[in-house]
Amino acid sequence: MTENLINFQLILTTISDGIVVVDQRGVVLYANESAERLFERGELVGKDLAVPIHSGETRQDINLIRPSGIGWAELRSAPITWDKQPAFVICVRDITERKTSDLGLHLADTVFDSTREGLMVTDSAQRIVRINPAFSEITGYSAADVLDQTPALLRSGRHDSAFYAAMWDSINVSGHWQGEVWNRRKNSEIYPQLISIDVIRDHTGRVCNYVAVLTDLSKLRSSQLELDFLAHHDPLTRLPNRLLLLSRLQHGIELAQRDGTHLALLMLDLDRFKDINDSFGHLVGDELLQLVATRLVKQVRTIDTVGRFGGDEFSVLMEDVAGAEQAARVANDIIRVLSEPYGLSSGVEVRIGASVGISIYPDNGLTPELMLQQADSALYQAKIEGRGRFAYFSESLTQAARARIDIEVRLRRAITQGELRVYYQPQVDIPSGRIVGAEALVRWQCPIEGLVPPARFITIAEATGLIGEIDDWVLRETCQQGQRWRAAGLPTLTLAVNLSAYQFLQGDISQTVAQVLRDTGYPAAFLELELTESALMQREAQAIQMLDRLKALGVRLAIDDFGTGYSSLAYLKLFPLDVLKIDKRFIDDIPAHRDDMEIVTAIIAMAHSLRLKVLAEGVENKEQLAYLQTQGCDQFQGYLTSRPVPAAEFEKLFLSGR
Ligand SMILES: Nc1nc2c(ncn2[C@@H]2O[C@@H]3COP(=O)(O)O[C@H]4[C@@H](O)[C@H](n5cnc6c(=O)[nH]c(N)nc65)O[C@@H]4COP(=O)(O)O[C@H]3[C@H]2O)c(=O)[nH]1
Repeated sequence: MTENLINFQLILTTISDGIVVVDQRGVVLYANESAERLFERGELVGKDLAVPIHSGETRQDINLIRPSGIGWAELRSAPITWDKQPAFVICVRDITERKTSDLGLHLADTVFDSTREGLMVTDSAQRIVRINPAFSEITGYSAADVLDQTPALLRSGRHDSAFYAAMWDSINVSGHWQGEVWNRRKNSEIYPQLISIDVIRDHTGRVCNYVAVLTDLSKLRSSQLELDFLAHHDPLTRLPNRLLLLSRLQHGIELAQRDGTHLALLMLDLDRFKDINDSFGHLVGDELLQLVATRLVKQVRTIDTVGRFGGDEFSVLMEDVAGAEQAARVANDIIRVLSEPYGLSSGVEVRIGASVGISIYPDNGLTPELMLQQADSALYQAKIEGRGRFAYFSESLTQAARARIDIEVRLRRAITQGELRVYYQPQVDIPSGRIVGAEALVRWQCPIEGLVPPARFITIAEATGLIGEIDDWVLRETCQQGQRWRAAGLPTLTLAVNLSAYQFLQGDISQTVAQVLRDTGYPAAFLELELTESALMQREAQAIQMLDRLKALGVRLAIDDFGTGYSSLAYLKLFPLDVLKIDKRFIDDIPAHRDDMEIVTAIIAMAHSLRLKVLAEGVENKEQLAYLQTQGCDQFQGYLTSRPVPAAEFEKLFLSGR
């Protein structure tokens, strides 16, 4: 072997590239050691490596499928002559490492650009060398704006130099810092962000870069603030909720205790809100609640807290009040402004009322819970007294509340155990002086208390829904009694029965009436149903429909207690009524008060013009009757003739009066 040949062989065995000679079919004729290491297939000579061979000189990258894993190789091949035969020499270079790091870099680039956190890389002198799109989105700065600048560009001025000094101390000592920083966007907006800074060192430990990851906290903060807000406020009106009001109440009590001042808690409930909500829908209801909230806030001082407890329940906490009277004045003003008409966006105008319950610290309650409870009881009392008014809490109110619950329990029993009675009060035709009918009035024959008048239990029955059963029973009992009288030979009397607003507006009362008339056989024309103004006013459209249905049965319809509500005579034209009953209040003052007398005269005249019969209630003396007679009033009812009496007594009265 020549020296050159020996040298070549040495070169072939020592170089790190693999050298392979293949024949034209690709079968290996020669392979050096590096090639065998690279392919990991042992002795290569005689094997087909399945590498692509081209006739010219080529260079290409191929995958190496090897037992240790997939790698990459760069192939360069050239045609040669081997043992006088055409062959190819292939130089195989392992480029797995380079390829992998190329891929890694590509991946890193993609991650860098697509991450939602802002990324900023500076060199060791803190000049910005690279940012990602999220950085621009957060800060408003483009790459051109910030390259070669220092991050001081982002400073808001909210942190002092000690803050930055501590930050750099941490970076220099531990290579890392993380914290919240207020920065300034390009549009000058200052915003909070979470910044995490890391130092990148080369293999000698020298700092070559700083990398900062920026997270914008402003959105997170605002949603956190919103969550926090919603935990303490009513979402619809944005007023404080029960939780916040109780905590302000607690705080207010502490201050009042310290300063020796008074505190008032007002609980409010909207009258007729439910009707409006039911008839116009929830959207209108919601709008109305918002309008109520606005009026309330306007009405009170800035130091007072208006809250909404849900539904149509609002509250007002008044701190440092002069005393119970000031609270009452505010309550009165609130009732007044809330009763003014509301113009809704749909063009509809609605009216509601409000009732208010008041509890005063320290006169009534000493703790928030107690004050709340007492204001609630007072509110209940206000509603019982006729709505649209306020009531204080007091010990007597508490007693009344307890008695109320007691009555409710006993009343339920009374209905099932047959303790109810119907009393009849004669209705007299004024021109002839004859009894022509009777009003049926319920009584409760209580085994403990004796005869209980309806004033003691009707409102409770209404509040609990028991009134439905009571009214049904009174109706049936009255018609049965009417039939008994007819059977006994008495002329058919007009029997008037009260229908509560509750019963009138719940379900279909006309079906019940029709059923009772069928069952008892009492002629419809002699049954008169009395409704109060407020029942008719509550849901006008529904009321008219219901009255039409009742009218179709042939019964008579009367409006009771006329003059106590808001309705005008013109309003009455809407309803198919037969009788108007003038409230006792107007009769009481005859002949003392000219005003009331004139009202009575006007009511009679106008009712007649609407072709309604007029009945005066609560006539107690002859003067009253004489006046009514001169005014052409048709009928009366009152102690002058008789108090309400049991059926047997009424019968005697009737027979004696004939
Ligand atoms: N001071 C005085 N009072 C007179 C005179 N004449 C009649 N009264 C009273 O005035 C009330 C008239 O009945 P109302 O206005 O329908 O007022 C009724 C009515 O609204 C309600 N009520 C009575 N029975 C029923 C019933 O069966 N169902 C319903 N829903 N309510 C009823 O309870 C209210 C009170 O009933 P009562 O206590 O029976 O009271 C009766 C009657 O006893 C008088 O000359 N002087």
